[in-house]
Amino acid sequence: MVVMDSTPLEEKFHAVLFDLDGVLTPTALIHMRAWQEMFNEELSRHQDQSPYTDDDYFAYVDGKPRYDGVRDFLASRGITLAEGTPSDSPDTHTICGLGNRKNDLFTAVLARDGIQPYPGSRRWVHVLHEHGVAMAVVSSSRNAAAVLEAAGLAADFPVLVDGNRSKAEGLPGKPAPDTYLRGAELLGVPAEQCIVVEDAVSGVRAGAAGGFGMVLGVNRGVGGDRLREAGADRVVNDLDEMAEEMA
Ligand SMILES: O=P(O)(O)OC[C@H]1O[C@@H](O)[C@H](O)[C@@H](O)[C@@H]1O
Repeated sequence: MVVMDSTPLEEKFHAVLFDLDGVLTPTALIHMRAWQEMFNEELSRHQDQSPYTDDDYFAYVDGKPRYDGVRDFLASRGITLAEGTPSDSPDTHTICGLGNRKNDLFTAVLARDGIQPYPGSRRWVHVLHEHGVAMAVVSSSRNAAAVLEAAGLAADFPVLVDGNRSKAEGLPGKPAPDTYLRGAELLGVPAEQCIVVEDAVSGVRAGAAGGFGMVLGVNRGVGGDRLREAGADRVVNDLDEMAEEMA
């Protein structure tokens, strides 16, 4: 017999650890277009390569630290480039140079268009505040602070584990669980009392590997089945569903 647990989520879980791009803000779309432009320019220099697609993004790039995304996608096409260094100029054909080129494209669009949070995500954050649930953002992006600021969410998330912090602290990026575990530690909440919220396969894997109480997948295009296969305990299409449930 299956016994349904009707304990309210806010009683079982004392913290929510949010991914940022694609979870709180639609910045995954800006990342995707910037990656596409950069990779297609690069692929045109190599023979017999079909264009970069959104499927490539979901499989090899989504959720990972910048240079890991470049390296993993190129490896999937059998392309090996020198690593280079983070100071490489954006027109250098190295892993770092290409990552820097993509970053220039991303930051230009963010500066030009700004960003608004997903309304359902903003609503759930508001409801969680009302219930006194602790929150942090755990993002691979080194632009996370700028995105939170542009979206008007910076004050909601004083605890941020971003790509800069993980580099400074030597934490391996998603799909390793370390950045999420660091977020839980900074909030002072045991992993089993935290919910990890993710839209990327690499991020769901990170949550599943970290022994968190719940991994909540948000399907923004990856597909619910893929998120569940990666370890999501539950999948929603929008975080408004969670706001509704807890309101
Ligand atoms: O290049 P950034 O801003 O440091 O971001 C790294 C990655 O951050 C993740 O949050 C995004 O899902 C990826 O698309 C992005 O590539």
